[in-house]
Amino acid sequence: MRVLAICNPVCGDASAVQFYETHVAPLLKEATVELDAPVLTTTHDGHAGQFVTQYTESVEGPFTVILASGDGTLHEIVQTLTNTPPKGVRASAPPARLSFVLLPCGTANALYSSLFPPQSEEDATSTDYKLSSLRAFLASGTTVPLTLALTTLSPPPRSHNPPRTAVSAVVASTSLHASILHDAEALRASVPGLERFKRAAAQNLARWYSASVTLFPAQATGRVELWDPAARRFAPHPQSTESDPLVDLSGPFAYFLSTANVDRLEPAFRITPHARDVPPKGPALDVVVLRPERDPSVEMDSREVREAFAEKAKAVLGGAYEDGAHTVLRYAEDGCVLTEGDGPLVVEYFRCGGWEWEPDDIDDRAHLVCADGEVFTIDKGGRATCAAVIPVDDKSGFAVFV
Ligand SMILES: Nc1ncnc2c1ncn2[C@@H]1O[C@H](COP(=O)(O)OP(=O)(O)OP(=O)(O)O)[C@@H](O)[C@H]1O
Repeated sequence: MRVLAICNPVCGDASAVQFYETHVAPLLKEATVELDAPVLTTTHDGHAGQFVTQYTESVEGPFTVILASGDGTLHEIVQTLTNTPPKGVRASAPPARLSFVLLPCGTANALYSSLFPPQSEEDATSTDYKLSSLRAFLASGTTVPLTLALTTLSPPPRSHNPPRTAVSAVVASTSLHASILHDAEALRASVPGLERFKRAAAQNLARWYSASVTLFPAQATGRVELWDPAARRFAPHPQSTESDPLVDLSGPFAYFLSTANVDRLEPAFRITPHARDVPPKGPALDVVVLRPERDPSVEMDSREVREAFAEKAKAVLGGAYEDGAHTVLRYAEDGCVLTEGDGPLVVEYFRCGGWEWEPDDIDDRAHLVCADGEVFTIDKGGRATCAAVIPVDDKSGFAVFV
């Protein structure tokens, strides 16, 4: 098996290179694993994607990338490989699987902490914990294939712009999450760690996003499903029938986020908790939605109403830090949020094969789409269509050592 190694020196607390040299290189040496090229320390955004793509243009067959970074660098590699027209060896060779050894050196490490749920905060920072994927590579060689969420950003019908594809291995979102990522990037240099996301969240909590959504059925079930907290299972959505499985959702939206492969966006923030408890069969996305007009106390749209709902949304989404407690919440008749009863669910938690998001022309922020932290903008008059896909066999696509 051919092996490459990449360190992102600026991600997380900027310790990836030191972590690799101190803890990873000695284990590779001991196991007599030889790299196919000198370890790459990236010098700029885009470097990891270029490096891996160029490698596949000169060498054929499956290979492994030992990646000391966060989710964004993995996204960059997958995004670049998916969107670069094949040339060199890659143009004529059969597809080859790329398997990642993950070393969690980023800020949030959503994929790593979902595949290796830490037992405690202390556990998550221990060297032993951070070497779990490497140990799997050196010992068992077991991998899990990655589901990808492919989001096509289509321009309006008569535009000359070509469609673009955003590739996610973790999250594809619009609304609050996309706005937070958009604003957090600007704060990266001045506000360290996860604090920049909290700061960006505070700036955006009171926004609503005008769009219409269609959810598509998952391949395995043929339906769009909705989480039923009382029965603790996904059940077909009442609108999703065998003959007409699509589900339409009208806005405004406060939160719209889908995940693949993960049940959390940070070690303790389990936003789609049942992705792990009740794993999907086949390609599927877990989608969490907050629509303010489901709140019985929201009778009109005004600044005060949005600010009051923002407080509620903050508390509700905070449930993700309590082991996914947000998924059971219901409205009382007066709009109070309860942990029991039979009122409307506050959070709509769907499992589906994909979604289409068509933003209202006049709402600029509703045009933002986030794919694993990278923010894209839908052209005016365009739409975003996201579909879950998994590798057809173990000789193609992407995987992670677990
Ligand atoms: N040398 C570099 N200089 C500047 N940016 C880089 C460099 N190397 C990689 N990048 C970019 O850094 C970004 C952030 O990296 P990454 O997401 O891996 O870390 P993070 O944001 O700290 O962690 P996480 O995604 O887990 O929150 C990526 O978009 C990547 O393209």
